[in-house]
Amino acid sequence: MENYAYIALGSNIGDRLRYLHEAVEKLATHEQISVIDTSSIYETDPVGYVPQGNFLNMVIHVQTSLSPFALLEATQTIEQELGRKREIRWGPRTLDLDILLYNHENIETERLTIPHPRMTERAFVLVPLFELNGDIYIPTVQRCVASLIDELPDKEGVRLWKQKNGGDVFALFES
Ligand SMILES: Nc1ncnc2c1ncn2[C@@H]1O[C@H](COP(=O)(O)OP(=O)(O)OP(=O)(O)O)[C@@H](O)[C@H]1O
Ligand SMILES: Nc1nc2c(c(=O)[nH]1)N=C(CO)CN2
Repeated sequence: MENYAYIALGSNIGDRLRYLHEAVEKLATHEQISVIDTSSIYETDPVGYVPQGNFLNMVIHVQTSLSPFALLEATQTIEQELGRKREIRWGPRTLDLDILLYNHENIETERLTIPHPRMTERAFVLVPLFELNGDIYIPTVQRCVASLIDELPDKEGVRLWKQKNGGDVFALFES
């Protein structure tokens, strides 16, 4: 598994923690994906389409032998399996999986853009990503995560919900 990717997870409908947990479990049990780190879980004010419930958000770091497009297929399959319906753009969803970064690649196609085009302005992505590694460099804006986060106006909309304790990926989801 020679490739590294960061994936953002979000949920704001139903049992939000369970959706995140099941998504991480499905990724971790995929033959060609290994979950190597997870951020804490954050409760975040909705951004974009506002009359909707708060999200739980987190970011995970994975190693994979899948190509970027095959990884997108895998994440979309998991979204479907966990009941995702696309109705309103930026609206409520049981589970959203966004591929933030894949190695240091720049990909711009209709189906897939990497780095994720909106990640650099989203506190709900950058705060958990910073927890994993503030030195990550985003080639499209030529900035690292730590410096992007300094200038974010809406960090107070992102609050620690469940702190990561230790290295066990699944300890986060134990009540
Ligand atoms: N890096 C990426 N990660 C996930 N999906 C992507 C990415 N780049 C492009 N896409 C495309 O975006 C399409 C719409 O995704 P989705 O419905 O999850 O958007 P959204 O979550 O409402 O908005 P946003 O993309 O702003 O998070 C997907 O069908 C996918 O093909
Ligand atoms: N707080 C928060 N707001 C959002 C989120 C999200 O994951 N968290 N996802 C969106 C669509 O991708 C739109 N708005």
